[in-house]
Amino acid sequence: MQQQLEEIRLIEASAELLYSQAEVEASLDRMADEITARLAGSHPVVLCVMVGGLVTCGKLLTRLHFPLQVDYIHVSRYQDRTHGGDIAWLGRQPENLAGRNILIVDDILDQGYTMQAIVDFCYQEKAAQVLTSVLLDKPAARKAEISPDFAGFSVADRYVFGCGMDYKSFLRNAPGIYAVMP
Ligand SMILES: O=P(O)(O)OC[C@H]1O[C@H](OP(=O)(O)OP(=O)(O)O)[C@H](O)[C@@H]1O
Ligand SMILES: Nc1nc2[nH]cnc2c(=O)[nH]1
Repeated sequence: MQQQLEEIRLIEASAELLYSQAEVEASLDRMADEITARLAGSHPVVLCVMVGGLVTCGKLLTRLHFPLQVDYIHVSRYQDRTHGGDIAWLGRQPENLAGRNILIVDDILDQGYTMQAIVDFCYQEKAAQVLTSVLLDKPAARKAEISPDFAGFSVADRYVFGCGMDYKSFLRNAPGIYAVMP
């Protein structure tokens, strides 16, 4: 553990700040306005993608001032690595999505496999409409044919952490968005 903490400390100390906490908050204000314009009146289910989507979803929720319900889905394809693998479906799966408008909220759309799988799952469950929302879009890394309906920032193809995004399961609590130095 001590060795791991030392690595985390070094990664944090050498990382490049891409977006400050203030810039993230301003971006979330804009996203919330766009989501409200599109979804207010449709009493959507906001589906938080655990674990990374936790911060983005929590911060967005208190900016959405219309009737909605909240649920979560827990999937992972990176675990403690900085490259993706197979999607692991963890824990319970959300129910009662049939006929509903769904807003999936995650931290990042990278290769896109995770979000594509969750969108497919929602439609298999007979959702009426599925929209996607991420704090970060990384279009240069995309492998699946999907783009977000709502996004905070576009980032280059670098591994990032903060605002829910981890480096080897740490640093999710960093208040800005940082890129790991190569
Ligand atoms: O677009 P993709 O290449 O599929 O990657 C995006 C996914 O990767 C991260 O999750 P991760 O698997 O690391 O799990 P976590 O949420 O627990 O960090 C992130 O939270 C997204 O859900
Ligand atoms: N923390 C983190 N998780 C990811 N999942 C997919 N891409 C990324 C990334 O750049 N950072």
